Amino acid sequence: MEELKNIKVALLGSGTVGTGVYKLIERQREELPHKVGAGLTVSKVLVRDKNKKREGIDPSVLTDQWEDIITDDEIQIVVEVMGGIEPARTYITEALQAGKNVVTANKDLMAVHGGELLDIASHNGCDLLFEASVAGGIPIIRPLKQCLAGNYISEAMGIVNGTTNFILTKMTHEGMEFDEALALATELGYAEADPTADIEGYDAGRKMAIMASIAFNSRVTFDDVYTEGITNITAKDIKYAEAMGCTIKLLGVAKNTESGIEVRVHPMLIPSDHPLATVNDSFNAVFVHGDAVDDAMFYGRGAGEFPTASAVMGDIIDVARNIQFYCTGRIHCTCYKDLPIKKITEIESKYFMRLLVDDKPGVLARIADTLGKNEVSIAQVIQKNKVNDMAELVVITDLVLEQNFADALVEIKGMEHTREISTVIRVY
Ligand SMILES: NC(=O)C1=CN([C@@H]2O[C@H](COP(=O)(O)OP(=O)(O)OC[C@H]3O[C@@H](n4cnc5c(N)ncnc54)[C@H](OP(=O)(O)O)[C@@H]3O)[C@@H](O)[C@H]2O)C=CC1
Ligand SMILES: N[C@@H](CC=O)C(=O)O
Repeated sequence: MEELKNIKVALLGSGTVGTGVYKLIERQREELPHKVGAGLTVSKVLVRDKNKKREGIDPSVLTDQWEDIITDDEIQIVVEVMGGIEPARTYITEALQAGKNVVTANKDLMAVHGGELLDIASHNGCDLLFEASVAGGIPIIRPLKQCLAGNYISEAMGIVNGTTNFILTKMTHEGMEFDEALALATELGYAEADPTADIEGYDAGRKMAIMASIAFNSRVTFDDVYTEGITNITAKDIKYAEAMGCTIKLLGVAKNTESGIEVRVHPMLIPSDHPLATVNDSFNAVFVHGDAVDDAMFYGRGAGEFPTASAVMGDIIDVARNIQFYCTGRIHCTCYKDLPIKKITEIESKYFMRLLVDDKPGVLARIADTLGKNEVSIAQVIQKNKVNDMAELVVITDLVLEQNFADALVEIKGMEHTREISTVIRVY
């Protein structure tokens, strides 16, 4: 009987995701020969600190030297789960140039250098797969690249960051403070090494750049994405949203329009009966519209040890199958168009604006006049509370050009009776 082949894998990183991948390979040990036609063994794990206690990981495979991996000809798959741009970019480049296949969960890197790395992979006949880089455990990259490849995709939008969705859920349903919810998300392994990336919308922006590039077959990098986070959202905004029958979510929106691609991430008030309003905790959801498939929705855990490891593991198994059939490097970069990308100021949105003004006759009229002069039409005004000697106003606009709203906002801010623009949130 022919001896079963054993494919050697190196992990770069054994934090939340790396540990999950290591454990899944162990858990699947008996199944893998049937699924892949070969066994998989993690023969090396690169870390910064070899002396750190790592539960479930065989200490003999740990190394803090990249050279141990890049010079090991038996390693055929390198799994990058360290995060950040450098040294991840250099290690992935060197691995591909050495003929090793790469799986990565690194959205920071793929959102900026994805095109260049995919070209290096193609040039060297290697696989470079990155399913876990968007929406954690949800299959979305493979569906876009493969299952939906027969479509002209016009829209991909949804909730693509687990940490912020967890925080907003806790603030909305349990009245938890922002900082407490963020600490819990970090403890659960959802947040990035620097959680600023989550709460300021950068992580979601990176995922939208990757997803838009694949959906629209045209390269979009992180710099092209307008991002706003959730740090300005207060318990009061959540209450106002509830009173309006809405929920606040951090949404990523990518559209392929006749005048160019729009890609943005910002908080949004969405009707509480909208399917995205019921996506809670670390769950993510992505809607895709294609000319043939019509609407499709993808839902699942967007972060965390095993959900993310599940996506990485799917890629590893795919690569291992390709190795078995001598067909690595068959999935190329699919950005063959060069579509223009619209600026945020060229996009139309509806707005919710909460502000504090002097409680004097004529103030509301002046604000309405300023909005009108800037072609911002008002859909609704709620004069809610008296706060000390001031009036708190909430204005909802119709669909307006972002530039016009921004101009009106500058004028309103400068008006003598405006005390504070408390919050500005877009409305679905
Ligand atoms: N956590 C999640 O839910 C998700 C994460 N991702 C992505 O997966 C990647 C990993 O995330 P996560 O596991 O949470 O991160 P962690 O911070 O938990 O783990 C990072 C690991 O990488 C190692 N590492 C970092 N820099 C170096 C370096 N220069 N040399 C050697 N080893 C290094 C660390 O070593 P040491 O242990 O010694 O410090 C650690 O083991 C990131 O790209 C992240 O964006 C993607 C989807 C979901
Ligand atoms: N920090 C990210 C992890 C997965 O990508 C998130 O919270 O979604």
